[in-house]
Amino acid sequence: MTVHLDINREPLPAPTHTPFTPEGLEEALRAVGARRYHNLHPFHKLLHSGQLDRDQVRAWALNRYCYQSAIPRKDAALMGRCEDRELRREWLHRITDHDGYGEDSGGIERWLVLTDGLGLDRDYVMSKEGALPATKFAVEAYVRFVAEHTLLEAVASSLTELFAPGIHAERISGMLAHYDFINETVVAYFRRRLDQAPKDADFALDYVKANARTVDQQRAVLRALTFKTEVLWAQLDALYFAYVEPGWPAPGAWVPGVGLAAT
Ligand SMILES: O=C(O)c1cc(C(=O)O)c2c(n1)C(=O)C(=O)c1cc(C(=O)O)[nH]c1-2
Repeated sequence: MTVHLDINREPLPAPTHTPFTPEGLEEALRAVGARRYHNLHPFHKLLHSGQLDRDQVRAWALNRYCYQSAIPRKDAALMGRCEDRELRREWLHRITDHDGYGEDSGGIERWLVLTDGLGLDRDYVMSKEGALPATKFAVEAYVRFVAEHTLLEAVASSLTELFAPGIHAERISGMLAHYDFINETVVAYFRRRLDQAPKDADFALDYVKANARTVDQQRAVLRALTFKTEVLWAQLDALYFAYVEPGWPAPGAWVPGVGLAAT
């Protein structure tokens, strides 16, 4: 196996007695991504460099379905507690981006096109029956975090999206180049996110920079972003353990041969 865990473990910048300027806060938030985003995880390196087999890619896609399908619930939880009409107006489209609206079938449907392309049965994927325990726990922790923390922290927890376009671009080119079972139809989900994610992330970043003014608020938003990187990282640790090394899927979790579409 030719992947390494190459991580800078130096302490991250945090405000001490005086708050960061908005630009300083942005820098500190970006430093969290540079050190902790899941593009650094060995499972992603294997995925993007063509070192997984089709069953391992299936395991990734069916677990990631849990995350995708929870995003609109997470965004509805945020909106459900938001008194600020302007913020709700800005946030609303995140739900329809995933659930679809009118002619657009939405991101969850595009994710299911991906799992179709991998030969998985839709009902099985949507049942989440084969998802790993850690996937389910991590995803639900994100939904709960957004429902229970301050609105500012809830917005900040979405800021991993600042770093998503890089990983989506890497995934599109890497998967198309390396896997004969991946084609343009299957990667349509990621192509669409290349447009959607930067707009969402820019708005959330401006909101956080404008509203996290005190040391406590700034610490809280940095913690929220860190928490979110952990939600993402934990899912890949679980995938690696179950489907790469040592290769121990939990009881009830998907194993090769299960949940395939009838041909
Ligand atoms: O493929 C990825 O690595 C990745 C990461 C993230 C993220 O950083 O949370 C999101 C997505 N994809 C994504 O597709 C998506 O719709 C999304 C929404 C959110 C969010 O927190 O609101 N993150 C992400």
